[in-house]
Amino acid sequence: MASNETLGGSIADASSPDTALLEALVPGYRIISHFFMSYLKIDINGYLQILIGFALLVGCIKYLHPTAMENISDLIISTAEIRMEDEVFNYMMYWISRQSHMKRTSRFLASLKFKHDPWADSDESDFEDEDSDDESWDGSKSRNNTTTTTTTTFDDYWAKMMNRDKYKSINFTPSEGSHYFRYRGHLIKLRRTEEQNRPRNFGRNERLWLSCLGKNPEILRQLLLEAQKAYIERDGNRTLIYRAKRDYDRSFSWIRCMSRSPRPMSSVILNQAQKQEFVDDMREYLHPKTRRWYFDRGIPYRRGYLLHGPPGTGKTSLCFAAAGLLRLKLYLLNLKTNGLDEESMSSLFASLPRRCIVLLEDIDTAGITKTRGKTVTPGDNPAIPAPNTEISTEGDFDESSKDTITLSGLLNVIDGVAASEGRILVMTTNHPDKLDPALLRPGRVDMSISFGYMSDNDIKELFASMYRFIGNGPRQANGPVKEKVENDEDSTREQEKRDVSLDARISNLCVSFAQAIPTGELTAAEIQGYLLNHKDKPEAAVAGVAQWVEEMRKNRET
Ligand SMILES: Nc1ncnc2c1ncn2[C@@H]1O[C@H](COP(=O)(O)OP(=O)(O)OP(=O)(O)O)[C@@H](O)[C@H]1O
Repeated sequence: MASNETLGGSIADASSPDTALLEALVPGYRIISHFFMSYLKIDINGYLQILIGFALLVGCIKYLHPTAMENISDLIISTAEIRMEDEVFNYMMYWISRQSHMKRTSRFLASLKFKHDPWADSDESDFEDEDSDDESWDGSKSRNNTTTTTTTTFDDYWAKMMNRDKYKSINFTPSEGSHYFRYRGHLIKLRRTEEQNRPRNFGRNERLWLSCLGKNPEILRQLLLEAQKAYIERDGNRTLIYRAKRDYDRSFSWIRCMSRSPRPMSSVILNQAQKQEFVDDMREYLHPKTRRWYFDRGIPYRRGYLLHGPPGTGKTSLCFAAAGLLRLKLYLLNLKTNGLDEESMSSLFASLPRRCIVLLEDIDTAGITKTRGKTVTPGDNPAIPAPNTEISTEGDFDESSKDTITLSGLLNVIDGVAASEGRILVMTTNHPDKLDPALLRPGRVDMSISFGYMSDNDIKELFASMYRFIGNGPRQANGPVKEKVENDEDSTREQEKRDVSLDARISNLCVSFAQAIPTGELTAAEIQGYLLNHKDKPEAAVAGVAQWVEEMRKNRET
């Protein structure tokens, strides 16, 4: 009977104006209230005023002092903000995409892996692709999920590659919004947001927010350090290349555009003494003692190099090889980039890491020559592979390039009072005579290296470096890389014999090849171009070289 009374009372309460209002606001409230009353003997209507009061209080605080809520949450939550333009964003995205709990998230962004996603900038996958491409082409076992196949002809190989390319790998990352996961026993919230109303051709602009409970953000720091370690370890000793990218607010920042296997210094044909001097000078400059020496004497700690010579003689190649050798990041800047002015260039230089190489290519064509103010159309350099066009958005601007760098602007940036210290600046030009002496004075250019047409020795060296790899698979500068054949001495001896005979064969051919080419007339790029037509056939290269030289001469005359 008592329960009936209670039930009767609860039903009566449920039909009160308050309850009716709540039912309208929270559908199902009447049933919930009924449930509490019947089974738990709790009349939640009694707490109603407290609940409504609390909700109103929170609403008022939010409305009147939007920052107050932030302050309150700051007391109990630690948050790290990560911006897309910062490399930490790449660390996090790379780390996230490798976490099994993130793979299980029910809301995710599925996108094809593009090279312009720096966290998936394909270095790794490209490299794997290259390896497996080689493998299948050699006719040896090639990986396939379930089967093992052998391909020997180009058609087989190509069909397989094209089929594989159709199925580009899909990248899964947590979608916009909040995601929760546990890291080292702590609950972490990851929020991903994207800036809306952004012009399409400027790409995305995202932010990540990492939060944990408590005022101590230590666990977030640990997570970010772990992400950084994972990202950097992935690069190994590869040469990282950055380019300046213009954002839609017209500011510029460096964006990582690719990483490449380091180019061996031995593959750059240049007078040995000059090459050694260049590398030794860089090494000495980077030594901590040198740094102290500069600081003690109040001399700005900077070093500049000018590499000059005709196109295709190895200027960029040397710079790229030096970056690989010294494991420095390479920052490429084209002074003809639309919208690049002195201010943006200063901010780019200010954001350089302490130790790096900045490469300013073709400075003579950038409006900073003795005849100032001219602009020229940009050109690419084959020594460093062109980045994915989607990264380099400089071309997306159709405004004419009004903002050019003036000579005084450039001088200010490279060694003005506010100029950055610690970096190595390498400038290249085909016309050193066109440059203003102010740019060339010591302190701005500390060493000049002249590149020229190929000498007799250079030609032999280039020929040998091109055919060092034929027949026996990859060979190092000092000899072939021998396959590891355990307990098979005969096979090793055979291999050595083959190497010796290849070396002798190439040495003889080098001489004949160099004899047919006039010294000081052709560039390394031209000779390399010819040899590329005879990749595995050094004899054929030698046989056809005289005729090729004839044709080159005729072409030059016309
Ligand atoms: N000295 C060299 N040793 C080895 N390879 C060279 C050399 N010079 C040029 N090459 C080859 O020629 C191509 C172009 O070289 P690179 O871009 O370094 O020349 P560059 O002097 O910088 O040309 P540009 O003045 O047009 O920028 C590259 O593929 C490179 O491998």
